[in-house]
Amino acid sequence: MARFVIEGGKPLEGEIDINGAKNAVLPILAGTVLAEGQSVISRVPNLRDVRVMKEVLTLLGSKVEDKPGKMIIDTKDVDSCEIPQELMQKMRASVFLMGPLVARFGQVEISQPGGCSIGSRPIDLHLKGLEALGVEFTEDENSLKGKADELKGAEIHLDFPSVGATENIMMAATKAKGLTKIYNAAREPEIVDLQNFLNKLGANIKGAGTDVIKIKGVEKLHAIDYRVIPDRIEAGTFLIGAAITGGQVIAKDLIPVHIESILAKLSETGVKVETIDDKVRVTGVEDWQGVQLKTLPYPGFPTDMQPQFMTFLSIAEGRSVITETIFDNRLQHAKELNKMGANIEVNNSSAIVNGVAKLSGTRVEASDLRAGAALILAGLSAEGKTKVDNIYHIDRGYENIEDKLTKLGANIIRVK
Ligand SMILES: CC(=O)N[C@H]1[C@@H](OP(=O)(O)OP(=O)(O)OC[C@H]2O[C@@H](n3ccc(=O)[nH]c3=O)[C@H](O)[C@@H]2O)O[C@H](CO)[C@@H](O)[C@@H]1O
Ligand SMILES: C=C(OP(=O)(O)O)C(=O)O
Repeated sequence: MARFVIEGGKPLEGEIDINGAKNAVLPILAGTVLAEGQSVISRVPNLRDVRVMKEVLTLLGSKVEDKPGKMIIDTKDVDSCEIPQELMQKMRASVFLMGPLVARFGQVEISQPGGCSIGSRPIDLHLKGLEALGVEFTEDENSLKGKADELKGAEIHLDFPSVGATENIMMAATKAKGLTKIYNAAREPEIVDLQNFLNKLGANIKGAGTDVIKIKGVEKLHAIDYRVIPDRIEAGTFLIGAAITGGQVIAKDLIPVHIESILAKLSETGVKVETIDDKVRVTGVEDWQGVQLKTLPYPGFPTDMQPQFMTFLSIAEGRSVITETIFDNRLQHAKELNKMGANIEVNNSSAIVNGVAKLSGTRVEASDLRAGAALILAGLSAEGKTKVDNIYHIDRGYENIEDKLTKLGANIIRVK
């Protein structure tokens, strides 16, 4: 299996273009099924998850053509509502097809996506929301079938502002009769992007970005062209790369307001952060301070940046406390960082990070996507050679991360 080998100690210097957001493009690609015809989605990152989404769309009957940074999807001949277990297991985001398929065909068949290494990740809120719109679910050992003769608008109160549940309900409600209101909706930028995409398709949605989203059902949607927002997590990861190596990186073509909570935390540690229009420049400093950090739904600090920030804090001055409130098992990278000389104690959902002077390269294992990114950052700053195993997780969410880092001056190679 492939791994990254990193020779640490090289400061990252230069400019980097940010790709389209994985968490925006996946529901949008699923959402193309809502309308019959050819949609062109641009700023599509070349990620493993995107390639699996292409497989799913093709299997359902879409014609999908890939161009660099673009996907052309013709959904006219979609004639299947069934997503095989194998693809569900390859990618949790297959669950985003539930809303579009019940809206267009009144039926869907998937298997429960199950947990993943960062937590138990049930989909009860998706199912409750879709049931409120009129979908009836039956479940057996291998499959979960949803059926609806007609979808009707409803008032849905989410117990938690789940990103995926908000998105699935929004997509299903686009064609439901009457008005749907989602209370306690997730407010992430990717929800706003989905609203913009769906409204361009002809939907009537207001309120994304606030905690109440209102969807007036429409009869018909039509295929369109759409450009996806930049990936705030990719941007945050590279900017921490600059800070942790004492370099200077400008992330270009992003929406700085999307990463304000990350930039605020970086500034709190003492790192220099500047925002100029659609660019953010981070300049590393010699010593930075430990801080308290708690992951929260947007606009709070994103859980998808917690592992990378833990690496950064592992060599900060003094003690930091990190509390993970979104996922129930997302501190596994602490053990790997400790193998590299960090001093991190994990107690349930909190980690006490006692800053050490430096990390030392060794062999470590990525347990998931962002844990993998955190270990790359650790390798970039460490003394000596770091080998990161299980990098297929990283390929789910970062396009050519080694090439981008190499352009910034890092010494990182992929070894097959
Ligand atoms: C493809 C995508 O967009 N993934 C993002 C999305 O994941 P995802 O949409 O899965 O995240 P959610 O916001 O739904 O999950 C947050 C928490 O709610 C729980 N929950 C969720 C749904 C449900 O029906 N029941 C339930 O209990 C989850 O187990 C988790 O503990 O938002 C997360 C939180 O910002 C990010 O980390 C992921 O990168
Ligand atoms: C947890 C993540 O993604 P997913 O929901 O696709 O697993 C992530 O992007 O960090």
